[in-house]
Amino acid sequence: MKFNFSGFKETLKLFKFLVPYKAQYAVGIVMLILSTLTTLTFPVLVGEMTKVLERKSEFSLNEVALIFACILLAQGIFSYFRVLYFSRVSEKATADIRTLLYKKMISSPLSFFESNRVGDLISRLASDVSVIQNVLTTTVAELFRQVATLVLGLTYLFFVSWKLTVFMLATFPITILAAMVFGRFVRRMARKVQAVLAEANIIVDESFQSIAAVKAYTNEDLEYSRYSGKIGQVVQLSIKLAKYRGVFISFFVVGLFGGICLVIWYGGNLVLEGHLILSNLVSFLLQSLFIAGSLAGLGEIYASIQRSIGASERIFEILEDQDEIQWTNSKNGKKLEGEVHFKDIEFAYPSRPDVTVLKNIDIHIPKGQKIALVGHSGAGKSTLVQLLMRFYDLQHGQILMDGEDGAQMDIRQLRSNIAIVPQEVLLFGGSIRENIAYGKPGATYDEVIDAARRANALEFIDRFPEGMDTLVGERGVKLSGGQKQRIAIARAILKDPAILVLDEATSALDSQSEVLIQEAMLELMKDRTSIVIAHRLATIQHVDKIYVLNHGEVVESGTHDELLSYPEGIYANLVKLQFNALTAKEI
Ligand SMILES: Nc1ncnc2c1ncn2[C@@H]1O[C@H](COP(=O)(O)OP(=O)(O)OP(=O)(O)O)[C@@H](O)[C@H]1O
Repeated sequence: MKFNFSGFKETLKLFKFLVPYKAQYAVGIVMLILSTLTTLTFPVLVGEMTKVLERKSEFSLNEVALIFACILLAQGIFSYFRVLYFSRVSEKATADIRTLLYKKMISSPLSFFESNRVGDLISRLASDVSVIQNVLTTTVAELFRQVATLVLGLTYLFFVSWKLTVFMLATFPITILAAMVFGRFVRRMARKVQAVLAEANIIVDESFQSIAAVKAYTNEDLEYSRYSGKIGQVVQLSIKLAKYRGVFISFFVVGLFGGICLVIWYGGNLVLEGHLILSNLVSFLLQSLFIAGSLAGLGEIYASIQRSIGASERIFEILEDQDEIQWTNSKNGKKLEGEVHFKDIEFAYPSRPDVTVLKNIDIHIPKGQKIALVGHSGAGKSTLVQLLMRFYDLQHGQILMDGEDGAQMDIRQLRSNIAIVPQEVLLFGGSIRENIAYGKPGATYDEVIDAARRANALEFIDRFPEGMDTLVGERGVKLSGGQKQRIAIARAILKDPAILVLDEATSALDSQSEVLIQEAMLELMKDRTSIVIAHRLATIQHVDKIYVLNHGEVVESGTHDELLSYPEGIYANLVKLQFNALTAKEI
């Protein structure tokens, strides 16, 4: 594995998140130093105890035991505060990173969500941040502890017996380094097993998600054999892994204990020849075990830093991306009158820059007028609305609102003046009341009720036993398409915007809810500049002007009657088609 230095620099940048908590971090470091030093005295004390047994010490056994107890107590206290302070710092710093990352993500432009998969973003917030949480405190602390143990411990060993130290260094580190390399190989294999298991889980996920299709095609056997095939692979790989793991563990045990035996053998010889006293041999052995432990620990730290490099690169990639919203700006700025002018617009989506989706668009909507956009699927109707909301930047032209260029406006102020009632209404998990109040956070109960009444939604809300507090969304009651749309209308009424966009549902509703929705929409459109994306032409006969889009261009415009007067026109044809379809259905 090659060490990635530029990535490591990214990881170092993480430490700026520790700055607000530097005092607590410093306390943690001091506690760490103290607890490391006390640990290092253990072998010395055990040696001293042996000396007492050899009757070569100036202390009594009880005195040494008392010092031991005091040191143990101190060690306990230092460790407690070390864990406490480091955890406080790391929890707070990771919470800061997480919230900052979420804030950054949610205020990113829409195009950001098109180029990043939601699952990937969630995993950055959840697992990548957890990976670096370790590095922020534990890894740094451990690195310090292991290096200190290694340096101080070895110095002590040289001091006790340089001959035995050289002998020891020729045995232990080799075993440990070999174990580290082998360990990495085993871990890599274990990851492979995990990956195959994940593939098996994807099969379960996909087949359960589209269970209706599986059943309709009676493909249960096919799915079963796909799943059992993958599970078979998992078993095979796991058994192979177990063999390597077995070899690894026996090698490690034999190597480690073999090393200890060799050191005892050589040390014993030195004692017999009078070059070393027994108590020093005991301290030596214990200290060597600590050193072996810290060598192994360094391997872990290296792996953890490697992991964190990838994670911090993925996090900074987002943190350092461009912001859409300046958070300092107030949300509810100036209220617009509602005049809109799409002026000489040309546009291609950033993900497909060579496909011009809109061109030569010039649409002027005086304040309070209602217009409809008509055209076949893919003509560019929704794109025009997305540009109005400034979800994307224009390549050419301007959208003027009350004569002011939308691109120069504060984006939150601009959006606070527009409401959209989308085709497919998605409700948030929560009560109906919360869902309506989403249009105006902080709205009073009476305001919500009033909006629901004006949206013709109260009649069905009141029929639920819990009324406004009925839970909707994934775990709540399922509302029909028409009911959801009326909630969205109530939400828009509450927002009370100057400009309104209605994206009509493509699927026809039953005639009763159709009437209720039409009424609600008319109520909503009253005194507002409205843009209706029309799919069913019957509903737009009374708008002030209809624009027919074809391949991104306005090809016809006028009132319903004016457009019908061109028998060869696209609009007239569309009306004819829909009329035929309707009559065909009736026949
Ligand atoms: N996010 C996007 N990235 C790239 N291309 C897109 C994106 N959204 C839409 N398009 C393309 O832009 C063109 C216009 O799409 P748009 O959604 O505006 O059409 P529409 O008239 O609203 O269609 P419909 O009536 O089916 O909703 C289509 O060719 C579509 O493939």
